[in-house]
Amino acid sequence: MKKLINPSKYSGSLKASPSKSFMQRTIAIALLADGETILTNPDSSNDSKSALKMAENLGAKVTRMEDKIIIQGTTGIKHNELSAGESGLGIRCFIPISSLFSDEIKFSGEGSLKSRPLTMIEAPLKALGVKVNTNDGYLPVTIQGPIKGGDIEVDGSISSQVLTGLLIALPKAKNNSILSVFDLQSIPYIDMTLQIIKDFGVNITNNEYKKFHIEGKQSYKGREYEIEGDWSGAAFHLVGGAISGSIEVSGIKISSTQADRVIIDALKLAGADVVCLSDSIKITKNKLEAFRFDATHCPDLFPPLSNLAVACSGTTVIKGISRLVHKESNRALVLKKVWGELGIKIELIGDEMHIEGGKINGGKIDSHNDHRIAMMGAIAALNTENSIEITNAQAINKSYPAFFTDFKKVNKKHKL
Ligand SMILES: O=C(O)C1=C[C@@H](OP(=O)(O)O)[C@@H](O)[C@H](O)C1
Ligand SMILES: C=C(OP(=O)(O)O)C(=O)O
Repeated sequence: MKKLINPSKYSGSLKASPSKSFMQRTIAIALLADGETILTNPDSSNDSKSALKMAENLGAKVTRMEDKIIIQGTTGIKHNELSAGESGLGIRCFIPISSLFSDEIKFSGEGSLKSRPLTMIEAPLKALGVKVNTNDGYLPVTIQGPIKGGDIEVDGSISSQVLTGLLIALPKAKNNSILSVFDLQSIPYIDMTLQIIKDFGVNITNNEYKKFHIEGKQSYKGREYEIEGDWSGAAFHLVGGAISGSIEVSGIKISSTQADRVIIDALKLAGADVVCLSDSIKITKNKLEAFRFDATHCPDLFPPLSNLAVACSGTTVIKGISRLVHKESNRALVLKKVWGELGIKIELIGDEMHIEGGKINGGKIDSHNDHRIAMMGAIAALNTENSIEITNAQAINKSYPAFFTDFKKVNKKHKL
């Protein structure tokens, strides 16, 4: 799919789309919970759809309605071949969860997920008594539980997602566990995991993200649960308001555990006019200056931060590019390439991205099948002389299928 986006201004208001990170975790917990879970404000992204399908195959009864999804916890596995679609969280979280069953289960995936590493799942699962076979650290993967619980080490240096899966699964294991975690990255994502686990009635003790004490044989209790609005998708619109016109986004919580809520800090550092109201955030364009920002623990913010940096005068420095290698694309290299094609200079120096602010004429951006690059392209077009054509724009369906519809709502001139 191609999208031609004309230069224009943001104005008006939007409700944030539901968070796929919240939705996938809640689906996994509802699968393991006693009784029924009712998810309101459900997310319909491809990643969340894949999580629902995996939960159904693992025995959850799923009833999809327009404004809610009802999930009845599993009473036994139905199908032992699962696909995580393109979702990194889906595969790295559902492998530990599926190892609670004693059946052999085979996992596959699609698109970029086939080339994203899964080496980090092998050591912890094997140490917990699970048989694991990978294709040299990649998909397809076969596992056979049951996971027993125990005291193990977990490497958090590439991704936090396996730890999320272990934290959700291990309270249901037979034995108690202690996870000693080293070099944990994307730390706020673990806060989100622990918050949702607690909201479903299970306790885990966290000692500074280095040791997690987990009692076995606990039960999650099904309940009604509202999926939070997504800071990661909203970040693009908030930056859109800061660089062109204004925007009000509702449905996102300032007190959220979501990593990407810190986009507000970056917007303030750059000089945008930011007003945080009780249930919405208002951003208005202002004079923008280059800023320094550490995105090590919120790596998904790099694409919208690059939009903001390009609109600033001076050179913005964003730290944490080592975290971008294993995303849907090698995002630091892709950002350098696509912005370079639009005449913007990016240098990758050590762990930092240096972005020179400047004017964009227009042109083409290929999403590289990465949803966040496609959304970045649309926001880039707000400030161009001529239009931008985005190719492979359908990539947005991975996290935010309504992105272009929402974009049009606050962008009156835009013709889709
Ligand atoms: O747990 C999650 O929901 C996620 C964790 C992060 O991944 P890493 O932990 O691999 O950095 C993030 O980049 C990803 O989009 C979603
Ligand atoms: C990297 C992402 O997700 P995941 O790792 O879950 O595929 C993302 O949404 O940008």
